[in-house]
Amino acid sequence: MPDSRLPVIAVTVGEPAGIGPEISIRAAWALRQQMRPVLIGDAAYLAMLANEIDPSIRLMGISLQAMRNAGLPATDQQRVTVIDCPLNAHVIAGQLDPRNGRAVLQTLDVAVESVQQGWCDAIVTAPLQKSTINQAGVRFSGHTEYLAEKTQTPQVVMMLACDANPQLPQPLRVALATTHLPLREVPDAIRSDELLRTMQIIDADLRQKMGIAHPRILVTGLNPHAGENGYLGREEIDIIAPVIAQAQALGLQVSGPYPADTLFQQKYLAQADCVLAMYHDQGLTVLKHASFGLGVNITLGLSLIRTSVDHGTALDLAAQGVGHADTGSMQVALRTAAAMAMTNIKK
Ligand SMILES: NC(=O)C1=CN([C@@H]2O[C@H](COP(=O)(O)OP(=O)(O)OC[C@H]3O[C@@H](n4cnc5c(N)ncnc54)[C@H](O)[C@@H]3O)[C@@H](O)[C@H]2O)C=CC1
Ligand SMILES: NCC(=O)COP(=O)(O)O
Repeated sequence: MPDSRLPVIAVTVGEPAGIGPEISIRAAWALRQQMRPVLIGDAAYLAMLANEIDPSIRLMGISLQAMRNAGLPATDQQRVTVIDCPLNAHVIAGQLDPRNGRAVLQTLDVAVESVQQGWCDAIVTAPLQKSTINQAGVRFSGHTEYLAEKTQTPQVVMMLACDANPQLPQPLRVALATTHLPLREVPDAIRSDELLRTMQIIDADLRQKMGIAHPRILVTGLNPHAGENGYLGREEIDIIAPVIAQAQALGLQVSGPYPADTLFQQKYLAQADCVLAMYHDQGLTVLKHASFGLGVNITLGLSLIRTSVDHGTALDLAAQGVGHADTGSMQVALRTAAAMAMTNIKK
């Protein structure tokens, strides 16, 4: 018999000086009838912020210890639960403070624990400031890599997706072969084994988590004009094309490598479920141009469900006070996580 309960979504509120706490509160409050969002952050700070946003918003703080003792308390959907992860330093909106870096990381650890303990069904992360975590003394390149490490997953794939919109006649999904690393390290990071595994992860997750029966993946080249037959770089000939052939031999519907500058045309996208780009800005620039503020970042290949927004901490907006940040992407991230969680719950 299908389980009719609402999916429970752990929401890490991100960098406290950015827009993460505000968009988390707003989106959680707006969607609380469709799912149960559980915010993870400093309860006192979130209560103060919620009151500033809209005094009718009701939050219910609970300590991590209480969660560990008794799990999530029942609610009537008229309050949003907050698992308290206290910050170390007073927050000034728009001003980063590395003293809070480790507390932000703790929210991720608590989110993972929540799913692993069965308190929550999925994780949604609000944006954090990668540099602040590093300044706090922890090497950190992104949620994607951190969650892979925390869950002992050898390889994950970052994919951003958006629905059709006035600029885009159909949904667009862009996955990345490499994520957060300096551009000069990208070519060496494109290795045959990992690239093949990336294609397999995309194929498997689009089937299993997104219900696409036969995913079609278009792969970009790395170099201009996909290497121009080796005259503008050899990665296409030496690595990417042979891996595509391997993937095809395994039954995957993968093709390429295509020149990245012309691949994102409607006539090609209409025949694709996902574009696999070789590096961060090659793929995400296109997606964000088509849908900034409406997209969702999904980590593929993880044992748990994790989505996030398509934007960063927007310190410039946070510094102006509440009411300037758009919650569109946060709402998409929450809805996507809830839909993926429902698929799991019904299994
Ligand atoms: N999921 C995550 O944790 C992510 C974190 N970041 C982090 O964010 C930090 C700042 O990154 P930036 O490159 O400055 O990008 P950003 O996305 O924070 O800001 C870029 C521009 O978009 C605007 N913007 C961003 N979100 C908006 C929203 N919800 N509503 C209205 N306008 C919005 C900002 O005002 C700014 O003009 C970096 O440290 C980066 O690592 C960036 C992307 C994702
Ligand atoms: N540009 C995407 C981004 O920076 C988000 O990364 P992550 O923190 O979700 O790994």
